Amino acid sequence: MNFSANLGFLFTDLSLPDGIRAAKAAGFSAVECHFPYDTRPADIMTALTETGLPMLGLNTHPGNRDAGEFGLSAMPGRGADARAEIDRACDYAVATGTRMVHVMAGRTDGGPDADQAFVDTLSYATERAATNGLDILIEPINHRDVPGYHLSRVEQAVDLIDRIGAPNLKIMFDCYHVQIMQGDLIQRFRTHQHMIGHVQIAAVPDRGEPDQGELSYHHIIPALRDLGYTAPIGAEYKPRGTDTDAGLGWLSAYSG
Ligand SMILES: O=C(O)C(=O)[C@@H](O)CO
Ligand SMILES: [Mg+2]
Repeated sequence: MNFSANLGFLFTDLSLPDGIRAAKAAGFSAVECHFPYDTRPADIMTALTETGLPMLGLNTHPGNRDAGEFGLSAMPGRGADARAEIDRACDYAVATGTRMVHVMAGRTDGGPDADQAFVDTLSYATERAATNGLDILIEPINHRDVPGYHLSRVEQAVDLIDRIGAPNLKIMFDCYHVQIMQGDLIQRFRTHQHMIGHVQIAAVPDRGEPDQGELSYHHIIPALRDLGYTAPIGAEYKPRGTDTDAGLGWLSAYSG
């Protein structure tokens, strides 16, 4: 089994380059991150080259989180800021050999102006990313953790992809968010698999290691593999203890 360490939540006591090294030592086959922008791309590249791990994905900058922003792309009137962040994310992805950029929607009133803003920004993002051979991801995020997040349901992402019609626009299928908002994970994955670019996991409801709670990953992960999904699965959980390594017992259960 192939897993990617999400360095937005794992090994956060380390710098990103050292997090990459720790992920390698722990047995992950890839890494992904949230917001790497304070780290020089060259330092990321050094650690990736040294470990041989690929960086799978990164997020556009969320904006001013102190002011409640969690992405800008669906916010009416913020198109120029959103496009600048997409440019920055694509440049960073190119500099680090990263293939997927998650374009964060942000919180909106869910109205037609926000829908139109998101479509316009995603059209820009897919064209911009295509010039570098990158994929754009959009992620349904649950409303308990992020009230008002513009994109919260898988079928809403499917509609956007149909509407925009860009082959490099795909869904980040985060089992944690999908379970909280909708459930029926395996059937939903099967129905939309051709549009899914990346999968992430965490326990529900505590978002801890994927070995407790209401989702049985020992059933879900083999089911995804049986459906032909062979890419690394993103371990995007918040360790229950302070030490990421101490909680990695779940990973060894999948080895061999
Ligand atoms: O919150 C999530 O889930 C993510 O995947 C992040 O990329 C958003 O920060
Ligand atoms: Mg996620």
